[in-house]
Amino acid sequence: MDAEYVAERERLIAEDRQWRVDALALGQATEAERKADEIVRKLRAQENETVWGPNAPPIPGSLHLFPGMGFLTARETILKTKVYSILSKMPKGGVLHAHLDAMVDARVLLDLALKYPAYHVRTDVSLTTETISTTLPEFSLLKENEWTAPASLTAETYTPGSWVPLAQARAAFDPSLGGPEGFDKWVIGALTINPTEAYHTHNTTDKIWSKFQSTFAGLNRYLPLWTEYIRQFFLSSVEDGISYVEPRIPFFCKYMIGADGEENVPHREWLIAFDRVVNEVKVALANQGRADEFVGSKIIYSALRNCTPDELEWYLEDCIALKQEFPHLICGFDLVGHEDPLNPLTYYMGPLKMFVKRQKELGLDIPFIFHAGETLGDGSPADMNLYDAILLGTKRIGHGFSLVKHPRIMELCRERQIAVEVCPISNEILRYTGSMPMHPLPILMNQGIHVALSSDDPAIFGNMGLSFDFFQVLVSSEVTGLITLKEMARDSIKYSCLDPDERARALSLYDKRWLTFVDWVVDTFGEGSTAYADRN
Ligand SMILES: O=c1[nH]cnc2c1ncn2[C@@H]1O[C@H](CO)[C@@H](O)[C@H]1O
Repeated sequence: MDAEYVAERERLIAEDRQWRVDALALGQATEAERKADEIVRKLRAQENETVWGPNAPPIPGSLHLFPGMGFLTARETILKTKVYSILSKMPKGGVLHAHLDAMVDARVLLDLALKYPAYHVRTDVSLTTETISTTLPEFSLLKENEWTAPASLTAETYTPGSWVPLAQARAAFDPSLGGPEGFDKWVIGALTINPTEAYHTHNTTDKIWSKFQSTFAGLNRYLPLWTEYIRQFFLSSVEDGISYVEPRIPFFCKYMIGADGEENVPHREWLIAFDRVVNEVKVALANQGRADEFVGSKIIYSALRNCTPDELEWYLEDCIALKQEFPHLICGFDLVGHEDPLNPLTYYMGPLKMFVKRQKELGLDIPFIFHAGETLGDGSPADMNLYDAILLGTKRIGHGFSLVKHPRIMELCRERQIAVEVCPISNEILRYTGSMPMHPLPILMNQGIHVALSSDDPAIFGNMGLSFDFFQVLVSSEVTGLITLKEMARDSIKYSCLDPDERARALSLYDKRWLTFVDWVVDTFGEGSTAYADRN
């Protein structure tokens, strides 16, 4: 290539890349950041050959290895990579797209439930080696006067449909079905999605959604457990370098079950408990000298897209009442559920418009933060939700998987600074994309649309924290580097619902942690480190 061509080529590349969300950050990167970025690029290039290349050791369950391949098959291998070990230490910012019902590891949730005698389980057929793989457990919290005598789900004498205390069901699980460990495997299998389901038996969005819906077993709808559940959610997030969480809480059920086994705990008491745990976690971390690692949590009130407009009116009023009592907690409103078959936003236009009007009258600010375009459709009602989300003034877009089909909406996202909550692993497991290299994320980034990377339902998908999602994004793009990931992490704070002063504090804490992280990468993996000597 002659010099003139090279110059012209570089100019074109620069022009194209100046649209990217990380363009400014790349221009301002420090020496240490450039070094760390370079180190990670080298490690990625090596591992893309040695771990994910054509001559890499085989991974059980997959004929084809490549960077960004199906997460459920790749998960154990990802955990062993250097790139993952780096990303697991990276400060992540906030999680802005997280369904509270799926935020605590299934194993941890089961262990929590086993502590309370109110938990019971039943099946509709006797469990045998033939029936176990097709039979789901059903859980319930019984009042003390309904608690049942010890029995076994696997005994010949078991009457299908009768409740067995959860801990007892585990202890008495038949050895031919694996005993207590077999019980755990069976229950956890019902609470998660496995590779066979995602990539073989349920390999379409509709089929995997039916399995996905069945994993929401309602195990956390018990206030004594719920408080521990939230604590776990915060603490496990902090362990992964996440400093803020903005979960969507489903308020579909009007009451949770209280310590007395009665289904009578109203929404305001959920929030009182939530507030208490946020503060307890802050204090606990401060006592360990880690106060800077957690700035707190706010809640996106969520209703389900299958309610009627009248029912939605009730939820919207409830949301307003909660906002008035807990202005620092309620920060947005959303409608959740499988977008393709459920009601589009247009179905709820009356109550949604009324909600905006009511807020004006009352001087409240509860932005819509809508799921929209989580679909493969092109012009389908779920795809068209993107237009309505924009017209209704959504603060961010949840998923926006089909956003890249809409040039004007992308332009509006740029103009109005509407960030997209992108959940790469969720999209792959729910079969919106075959693998990461096919995911539209780079299109959004290259077009200058701000992205908050999120995990969606990590307890079900196995992508706890954010390290796995960052990993899949990093290994499947040549342009993306550590500085790009920093930009996404900072955007998850910038586009959060934190108040301006809280946000400024969170960003400055983030920047401080980032500097430490970058130095650690350079010291641990750069020239002169033991890791470097081993590699070269
Ligand atoms: O990715 C998603 N898109 C839309 N709805 C979801 C997603 N993940 C979970 N839920 C919804 O949240 C409820 C639990 O709180 C589930 O019922 C599910 O429908």
